[in-house]
Amino acid sequence: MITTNTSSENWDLYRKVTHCLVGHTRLVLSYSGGLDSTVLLDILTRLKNNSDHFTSSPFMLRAIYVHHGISNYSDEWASHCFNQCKIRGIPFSVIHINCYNAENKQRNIEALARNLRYKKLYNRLNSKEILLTAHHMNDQVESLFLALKRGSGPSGLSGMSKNALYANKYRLLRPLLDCSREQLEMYAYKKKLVWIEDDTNTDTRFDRNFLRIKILPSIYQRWPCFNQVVARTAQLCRDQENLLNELLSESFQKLIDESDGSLLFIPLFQYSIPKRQALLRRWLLHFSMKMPSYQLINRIWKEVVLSRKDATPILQLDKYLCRRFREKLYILPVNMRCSLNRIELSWNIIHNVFILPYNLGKLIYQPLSINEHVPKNPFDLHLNINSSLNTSHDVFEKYKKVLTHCFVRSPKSDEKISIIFGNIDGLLYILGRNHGRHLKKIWQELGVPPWLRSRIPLLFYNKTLITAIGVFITHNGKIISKENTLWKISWLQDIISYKIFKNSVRYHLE
Ligand SMILES: Nc1ncnc2c1ncn2[C@@H]1O[C@H](COP(=O)(O)OP(=O)(O)OP(=O)(O)O)[C@@H](O)[C@H]1O
Repeated sequence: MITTNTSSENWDLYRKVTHCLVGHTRLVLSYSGGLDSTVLLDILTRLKNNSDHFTSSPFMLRAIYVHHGISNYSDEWASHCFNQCKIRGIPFSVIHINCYNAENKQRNIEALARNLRYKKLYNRLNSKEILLTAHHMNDQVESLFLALKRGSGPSGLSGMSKNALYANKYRLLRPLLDCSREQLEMYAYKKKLVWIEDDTNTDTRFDRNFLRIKILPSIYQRWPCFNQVVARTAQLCRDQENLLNELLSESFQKLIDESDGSLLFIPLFQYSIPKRQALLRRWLLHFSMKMPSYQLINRIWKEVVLSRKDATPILQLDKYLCRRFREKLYILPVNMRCSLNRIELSWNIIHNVFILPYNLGKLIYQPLSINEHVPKNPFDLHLNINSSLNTSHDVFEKYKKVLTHCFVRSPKSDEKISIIFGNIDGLLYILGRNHGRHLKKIWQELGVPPWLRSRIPLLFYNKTLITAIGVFITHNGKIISKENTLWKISWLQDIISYKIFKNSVRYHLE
């Protein structure tokens, strides 16, 4: 039993971990085999085996090691972790990730490994499972120093949270966050635990190692309680941030358009500079971006919002773009920087499904009898369907899958079907409007942002434009009641900005 030989320090650790776990019964430990996560593995195993003593309900525990493929020792570490779990009877698995594919060559490998690790770990969680890491108080101190260096302000100084929710669905607990590294070392020595030392931990070229090895020891020597004080400061900053979130929430909700994540910036001109900055920062965090620096917030304001009225400003933020269209700001994936080249593809209607290029999703046509299905509205849209199919931990995840439908006349037997992307010449006559217009003018009238214009599939029957799928239908595409059938065309797409579809529905009904 734990009770007979447990020192008061270890009791403190058990108590803190138990306290953090309340209400959670399916635990997945992110286990690196290092000292911290070995201590957590050991504590969790003990709590699990004595759950009647420590916790109100027994819990399930498994561990995952992430093989980054960076160190030459990764295989040995994986088998070490396997053995440690086996000794304790804890189910164990390994996730392999590849940080060295071509796309990633230029980027900070440490940060990349970390992002990929969390993404893969979250993807492996079953429903109700939560992730645990072994971050402790000294890690928190290092994080705060790094936030100071980045200049990310009070939100950065809030550090890591003991209980966090990512992308609104993944729970991450850090049960050791209130425990010092010293406490964990004492536990490990007393329990004669076996762990591995990461060879890169001594490399002071990495900022975190530099702080841990060169800077913080002298601080701890002079002020032994320094890490506790820093942890308290982080908590105070977090409280302030939460309060600010509460106070700004109403203003923020008025600015953000949840359907595409865009931000109305006109009202920001009336606010004080700190309020404006706080709202812009919240907007970026809405996309789960890393804490933005003040400098970045200022650049968005100066280079995007305040750029000339006729300019099309683009600011690249790592993998994303910040763009302005009319009175709104948008965050977009970086591949939306340029428009697509004009292409023309034929659709053999033996196949109901047509896979679109450039990851634009797929089209599906379905012939319907006009008697059984006369749509009141030739458009129909379903936002966010299939979000469960998309398990990637992507900032655009919640905007990813959209299904739009439109209803047009069926093609005649001598009409070939094709899909064209890009601009087309000549005047177009579309339903809901009397006069002919050029395509560019229609995009403008419908408020379709420039970066989407070349990404909307145009359906042609021979040389005749029938519909810009999901956006408008031409007079040539109108359902003719004397025909027996019509076509329902559905577009399952990944595009993030579909405000246009709402506009087009309204437009058509006028
Ligand atoms: N290879 C790994 N496999 C599984 N879990 C890991 C791995 N590396 C680290 N972890 C988990 O992450 C925690 C933090 O580890 P570490 O401080 O080395 O990571 P980091 O890359 O600096 O990331 P962070 O910014 O989250 O601290 C560990 O206690 C452990 O729970």
